[in-house]
Amino acid sequence: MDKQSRIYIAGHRGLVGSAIWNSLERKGYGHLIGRTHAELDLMDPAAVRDFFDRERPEYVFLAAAHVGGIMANNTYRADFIYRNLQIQQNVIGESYRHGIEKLLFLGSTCIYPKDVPQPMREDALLTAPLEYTNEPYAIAKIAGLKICESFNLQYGTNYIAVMPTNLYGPNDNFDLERSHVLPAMIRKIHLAKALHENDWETVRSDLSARPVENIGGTADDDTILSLLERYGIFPGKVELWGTGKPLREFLWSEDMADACTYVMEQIDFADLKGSCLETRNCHINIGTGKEISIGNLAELIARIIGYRGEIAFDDSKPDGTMRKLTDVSKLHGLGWRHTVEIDEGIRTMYAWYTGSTPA
Ligand SMILES: NC(=O)C1=CN([C@@H]2O[C@H](COP(=O)(O)OP(=O)(O)OC[C@H]3O[C@@H](n4cnc5c(N)ncnc54)[C@H](OP(=O)(O)O)[C@@H]3O)[C@@H](O)[C@H]2O)C=CC1
Ligand SMILES: C[C@H]1O[C@H](OP(=O)(O)OP(=O)(O)OC[C@H]2O[C@@H](n3cnc4c(=O)[nH]c(N)nc43)[C@H](O)[C@@H]2O)[C@@H](O)[C@@H](O)C1=O
Repeated sequence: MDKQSRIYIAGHRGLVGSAIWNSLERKGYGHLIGRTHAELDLMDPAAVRDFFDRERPEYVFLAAAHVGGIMANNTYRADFIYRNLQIQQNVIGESYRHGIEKLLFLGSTCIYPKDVPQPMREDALLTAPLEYTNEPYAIAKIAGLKICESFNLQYGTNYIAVMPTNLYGPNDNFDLERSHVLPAMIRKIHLAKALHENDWETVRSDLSARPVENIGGTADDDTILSLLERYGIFPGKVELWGTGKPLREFLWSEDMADACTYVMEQIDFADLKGSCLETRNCHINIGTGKEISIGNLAELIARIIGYRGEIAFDDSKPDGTMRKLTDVSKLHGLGWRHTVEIDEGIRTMYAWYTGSTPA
């Protein structure tokens, strides 16, 4: 990529897309292209074709997707497979039709089987059944990485598929039901603490910024209390999902963006082709190689927020996969490593969430 290349970041307002945009801007790339969901629905093939015809991007970061945590994946199963297949199909198809220079596709480490040797190596793909809570989403992501690999092998394109671990950072989704665990825990613990301290100003300002079930900060106390109770948030008690025993790995979104720009700038499919043909896997894992239990994550977040109330787990909610640790040796071999550790990331994220630092 040179500094005047036309670079399209699909999903540039999302968690990862916004971090990629900022990272490219900081590096001096001057011709970034973004469209919000309202401006361009990537599900619409004619609109995507028209957009590519007009903007003629040379490089594409495909960070737009239908995304959510365990409950969203498990509940809205049709949306997760159908929308993701359609978005990928449209964006990768038009990228090919326009002969773009290079594309980066973002998958997820949920592509690996549920019971796979840990840490999960790239060649563990398709060796056993998937975790059922996110199977539809994982199948769409597997299709995405195989579309990239297949176009590269048949048509000589330069499409790289990266598989990130669980991500978190500014512009994350803090929905109490549909989000991923880390932003969900930050918000739930923040609210349980505020309720415990009778700090209604904090509770109301949280709901004004992010209404829940259309209930904002102007609702009366009883309405707010019964609303939050439905999500396991009580004065001085928070009820989280599952057993607290699953292990997860978390990567700061700005590290993820840095890895994406690194791969786009430094790695070509030609560099991966040899090992790819040998192992039949061309994608690259992106993670830290470090894990923490959900129970310990809750305690860490509580410590950072200064919450001293009760933390309980509701085992009627799904745990999902019990362990999902990324083997990052391929990534390290390519010359990239993460820089932000989990405690620093949570501190920065909480400061961002409460508005004490700018995004
Ligand atoms: N967050 C995580 O922990 C992980 C994410 N990933 C992957 O990383 C990528 C980025 O995820 P993340 O940044 O977290 O997700 P976000 O939900 O934060 O961002 C996704 C973006 O895509 C946009 N989008 C969704 N559907 C459409 C559509 N039909 N047309 C146009 N835009 C659309 C969204 O807009 P809007 O919100 O307006 O719909 C949003 O801006 C995804 O491929 C995801 O699967 C992989 C592993 C972990
Ligand atoms: C990125 C990744 O994200 C998803 O997989 P996941 O890692 O299972 O998702 P998660 O972040 O929602 O949960 C992680 C763990 O945390 C527990 N947990 C506790 N309390 C809350 C809670 O309050 N909210 C949520 N969401 N989880 C909670 C929860 O029960 C689970 O054990 C898929 O989209 C998958 O496809 C994917 O790619």
